[in-house]
Amino acid sequence: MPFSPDPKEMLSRARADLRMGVPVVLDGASPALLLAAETLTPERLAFAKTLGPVDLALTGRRAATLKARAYDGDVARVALPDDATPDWVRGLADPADDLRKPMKGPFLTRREGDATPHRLAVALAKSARLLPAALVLPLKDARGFAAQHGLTRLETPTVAPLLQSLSPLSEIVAARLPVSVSETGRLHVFRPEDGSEEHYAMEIGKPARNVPVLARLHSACFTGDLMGSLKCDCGPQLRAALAQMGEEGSGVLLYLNQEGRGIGLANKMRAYSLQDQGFDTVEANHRLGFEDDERDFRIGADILKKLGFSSVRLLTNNPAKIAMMEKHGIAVTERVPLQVGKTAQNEGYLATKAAKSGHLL
Ligand SMILES: Nc1nc2c(ncn2[C@@H]2O[C@H](COP(=O)(O)OP(=O)(O)OP(=O)(O)O)[C@@H](O)[C@H]2O)c(=O)[nH]1
Ligand SMILES: [Zn+2]
Repeated sequence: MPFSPDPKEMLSRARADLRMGVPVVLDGASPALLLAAETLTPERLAFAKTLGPVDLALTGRRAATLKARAYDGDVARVALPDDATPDWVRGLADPADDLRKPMKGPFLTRREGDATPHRLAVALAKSARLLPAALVLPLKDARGFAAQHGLTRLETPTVAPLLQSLSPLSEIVAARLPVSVSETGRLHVFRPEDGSEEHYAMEIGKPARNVPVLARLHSACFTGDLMGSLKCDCGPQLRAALAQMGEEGSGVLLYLNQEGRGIGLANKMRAYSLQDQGFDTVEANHRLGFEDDERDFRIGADILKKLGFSSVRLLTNNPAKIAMMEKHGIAVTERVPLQVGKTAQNEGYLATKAAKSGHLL
């Protein structure tokens, strides 16, 4: 049926639903209904409880902070108490009040049964850039339930690999863009097939394809790139990279919309609140339930290949970026250090990245 949405289109729809608080049906060996914790309403929680036992799926990281047992390692299935309110759910999903209300447990977490829907629920919430937590309740007839309530139905066997794989990117448009560092700039826009964020590539000059190109993979940082935040070094790095490309006469800067190391701006601001409570950048991500770095660097390698580049002189202090480029078919002939933008406010942040994330100083 040419008009019917295919699995990746259903995935895009599911992300939008979860962000709006609309439940999503998962169809597979363990059919289930999913509701994102962040957008849960009292009415939907009350109705969910009438349908059977409800679990709150959390990441293993978040469970560790809450001292809840995660029998499945990367994911924990907390049994929802009968009197659970949206605030209770929110309190488990969101660490904002952890220090003010430290005694949240003890929690009953499930051990028996299939954690597949819970794992997917958390992955979907992450890909919708929400808090990585969701209610999960078993369904008998996924197809019938979805039809009855007008809900998006995802098929587990197709959606799980889709969430893991790199969504194909297409170049939508490119146009001349003279910028302060070079009058011969060209901006390319790439759009992923799965409806997630677009990414951009800025060519400076006319870089040759047969020699290593001076390249920067820059992850979006609204606060640093645009607001002049003193908490990180992103803005100065962005401008220094462009300036160096301008001086050399050629280069390519990828602007990847992976805000907050891939957790989205809202979650990054949650992490900043936690940092104001005394946690460092890595601890804050973990308390929220995220890994240190949720970015997918395959996107950068793919865009470089699409533009015809196969080897780079990479402007970075992050060895993980170099490793990921090499792994995904882009040779890194040289690491070009990018040491700019140190401030009194980001000293601790840079020190944590050096100590915990292997960044080179
Ligand atoms: N989650 C989170 N993200 C942050 C924080 N500070 C900056 N970011 C994001 O981190 C990304 C930049 O990553 P960095 O680790 O600074 O640098 P890098 O790109 O990995 O490495 P370099 O190439 O050396 O700059 C951007 O997406 C920022 O929005 C923070 O405290 N928490
Ligand atoms: Zn930044």
